[in-house]
Amino acid sequence: MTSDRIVIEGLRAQTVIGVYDWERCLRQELVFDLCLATDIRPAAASDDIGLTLDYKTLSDRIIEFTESTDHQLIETLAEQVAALLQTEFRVRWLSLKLSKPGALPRASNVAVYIERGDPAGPHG
Ligand SMILES: Nc1nc2c(c(=O)[nH]1)N=C([C@H](O)[C@@H](O)CO)CN2
Repeated sequence: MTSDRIVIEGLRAQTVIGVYDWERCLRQELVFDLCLATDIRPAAASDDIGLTLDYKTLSDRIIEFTESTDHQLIETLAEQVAALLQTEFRVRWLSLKLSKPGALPRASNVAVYIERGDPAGPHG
């Protein structure tokens, strides 16, 4: 086990999200901050993108998925994206912060923050 992480900050996507009627007919910006456990040593030793989490492929997939969804709560989307990362990319542990910066006029941001998976798993 290592404490290695790949970090993606400020990943933006636009989608339909919200509980109010006026939110059902427009797209709003969401922002992802991700921290993904992975052992970077095999990739570092070989300089091979195939032996690490490709943050470009992963980011493109998150944006594609998010922009295809239509939920009321940011909680729902956060759980779905975390599950996608665990199943499609075999991420054994992750933290995910999903922000909806336009949600509250008197706040600069609102967000949910979750951690999923096993930080002490065998392949991290
Ligand atoms: N815990 C949550 N509270 C609220 C959410 C949410 O997704 N999770 N959403 C809203 C509205 O959609 C809000 O973003 C509109 O400004 C309210 N509370």
